[in-house]
Amino acid sequence: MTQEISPRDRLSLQLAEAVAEALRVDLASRERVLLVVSGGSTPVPFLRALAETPLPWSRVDVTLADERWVAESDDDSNARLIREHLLRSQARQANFVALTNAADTPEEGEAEVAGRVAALAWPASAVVLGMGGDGHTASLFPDSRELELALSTAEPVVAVSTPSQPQARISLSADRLHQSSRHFLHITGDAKRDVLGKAMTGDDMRALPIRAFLAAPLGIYWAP
Ligand SMILES: O=C(O)[C@H](O)[C@@H](O)[C@H](O)[C@H](O)COP(=O)(O)O
Repeated sequence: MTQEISPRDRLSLQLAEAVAEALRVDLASRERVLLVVSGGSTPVPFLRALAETPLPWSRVDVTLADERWVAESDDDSNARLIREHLLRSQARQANFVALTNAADTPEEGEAEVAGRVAALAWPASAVVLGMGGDGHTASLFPDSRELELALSTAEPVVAVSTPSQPQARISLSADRLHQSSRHFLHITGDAKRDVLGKAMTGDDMRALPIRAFLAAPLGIYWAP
């Protein structure tokens, strides 16, 4: 009797297959490739499935769409999430580039992080976005004072402060997140499905920042 796999776990396996194929295709013609992933809780089964995929991972750069400005030892660190769930098994040789440094604030650390991000193998082979219930993606939050900047700047990263979030954050800008051959959105549950549906029926990116990624091909990976 084969054990039933949940729709969300099946979705994670399918997304891992799609991302692995994107990397495989680009690795056939490029020495190095780049994968940009999101933090939060949704990606964990996807990251763990991707980590089991045989690839020349030493030729793969991995970075984050955004990060909380906390130590990697902090439970809220997205870098900690990547190190725990992706940089293991087959993918342990991947080159992970974090978005924080020793600066006290993302504003102080922004320039150094920007240089590190800009030096990666752009355009990315894949950007995997998540989405919050407020329609944010990466750290492009509707209530962030820096949202307009993050949606318009050509700079690779933006330090953001958001009343709705407990920590200061740094985010790849919308412009930089657009610099990818493929984009995926990984969300689950009816509430996020409804937010995405609302985002698709309007164009005000400040209200629902995910809208910044609905004008180009987007692989939507959703499960109930
Ligand atoms: O740092 C983060 O929190 C993520 O990058 C963020 O953009 C995430 O994708 C959404 O907040 C959804 O998070 P969940 O998957 O936990 O709902």
